[in-house]
Amino acid sequence: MSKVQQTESESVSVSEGETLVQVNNLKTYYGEGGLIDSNPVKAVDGVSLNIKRGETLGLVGESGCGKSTLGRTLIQLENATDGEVLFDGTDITQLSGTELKNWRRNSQMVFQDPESSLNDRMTVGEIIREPLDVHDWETPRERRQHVRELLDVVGLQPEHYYRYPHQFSGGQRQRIGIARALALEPEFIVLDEPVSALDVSVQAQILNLLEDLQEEFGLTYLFIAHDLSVVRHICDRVAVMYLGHIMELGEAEELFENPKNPYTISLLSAIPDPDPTAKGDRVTLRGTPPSPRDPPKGCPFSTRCPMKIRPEEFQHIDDDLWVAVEVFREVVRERSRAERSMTDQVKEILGMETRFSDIGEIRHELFAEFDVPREVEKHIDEAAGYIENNSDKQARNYLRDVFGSVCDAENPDDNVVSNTGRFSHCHRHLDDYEEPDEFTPYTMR
Ligand SMILES: Nc1ncnc2c1ncn2[C@@H]1O[C@H](COP(=O)(O)OP(=O)(O)OP(=O)(O)O)[C@@H](O)[C@H]1O
Repeated sequence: MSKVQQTESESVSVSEGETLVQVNNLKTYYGEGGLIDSNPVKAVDGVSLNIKRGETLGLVGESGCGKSTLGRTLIQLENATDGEVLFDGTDITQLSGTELKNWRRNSQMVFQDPESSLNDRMTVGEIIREPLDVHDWETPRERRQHVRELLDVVGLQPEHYYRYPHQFSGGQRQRIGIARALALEPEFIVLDEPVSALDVSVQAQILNLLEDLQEEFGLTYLFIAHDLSVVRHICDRVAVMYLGHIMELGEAEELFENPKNPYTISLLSAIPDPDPTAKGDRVTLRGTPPSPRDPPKGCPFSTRCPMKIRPEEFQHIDDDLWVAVEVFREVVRERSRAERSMTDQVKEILGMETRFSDIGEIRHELFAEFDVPREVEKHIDEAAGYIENNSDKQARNYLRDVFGSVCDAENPDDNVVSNTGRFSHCHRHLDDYEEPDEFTPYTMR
């Protein structure tokens, strides 16, 4: 349940479960259509979710997965490439001019770094008053009064009005940023890593302040964070993002207790367990996420998933050998991506060493310890042949055709995985396969 519904009578009341922001198949691409850059960064690549009025929705995922871009697009600091953002039913991606300016009052953002997000040449009063001036809010006198009230609301003193940001500590500077975000009485605030840059002791104070403000003003938050324990503590629901997609979304406690998506399972298992006697069932994630300029064709997590569906004809081969095949595919994939790198091309033309070793060496490294059956080896031979002929892309596609499964071919649907409406983006939820939370990841066998 949203925390706001549990509060006393003086708090703003919000009706439970009502949708404030509805996101439909949202895409935000960078660098699209430019003369130089015809291969855009697909930072947000088809996100659909709802944010309920009065809730805190957490947004987590590895660095670069698109969290900030999604947050910025929801409040129109970034233009959507495609899809809808319905705010109280209005598609704000279609607004412009005065309509957009008027709508902007409804939503604000609090940034991660209180050191750089405040203009050091303005007084605290001017910083907080700026959005009021831009929107021509009431009279100048009322604006000054409102700023004094806001200073009080965020725990600062009236005399701080005429001071400069550099005279404050990190926590106090974040309070200034929060006061500015509240100035126009928004309904929705994107909190982009609001406590990551602060000392741990100060983090708790700012989190408490944010919770109090939510109660007092009935605010709705999108809370972007790396720190999963903070998210578990403060969020009602959590969305787990990977490579521009939402992999799982559901109630926080339920999702942390019993993650259903292979990516969530991997992400949560990376948190060190405070209990040293606990079973060491950590899932190690191989490699790094693919480039958002060149995402996989099927499931976004398919190149690293430790629970990827294996094609029927390779079910019987040794698990470790299968992991080696997957790693080989990843190496080839990276090589083919680098075909686009001008530096490497130039280096190759000049006969200089590139960052990739000889394919024979890679094969030896990966497969020497196995007795590789002919039915696997013949495909590795074929792919190596393509690579020797400088057709890295052909090798990549060949390996996908022979060793790939539904995970490589199709982007999964969002499958409902609990009676609270949690969804997970994975083929394993279909009847034909073992569920991710019942499947032993390859890396742990
Ligand atoms: N203005 C931009 N122009 C081009 N690419 C961008 C721009 N902003 C972000 N990107 C790219 O878009 C992808 C998503 O970035 P984004 O900042 O949204 O991720 P994030 O999950 O918030 O990362 P972090 O946790 O490190 O802040 C990254 O590959 C990033 O390099």
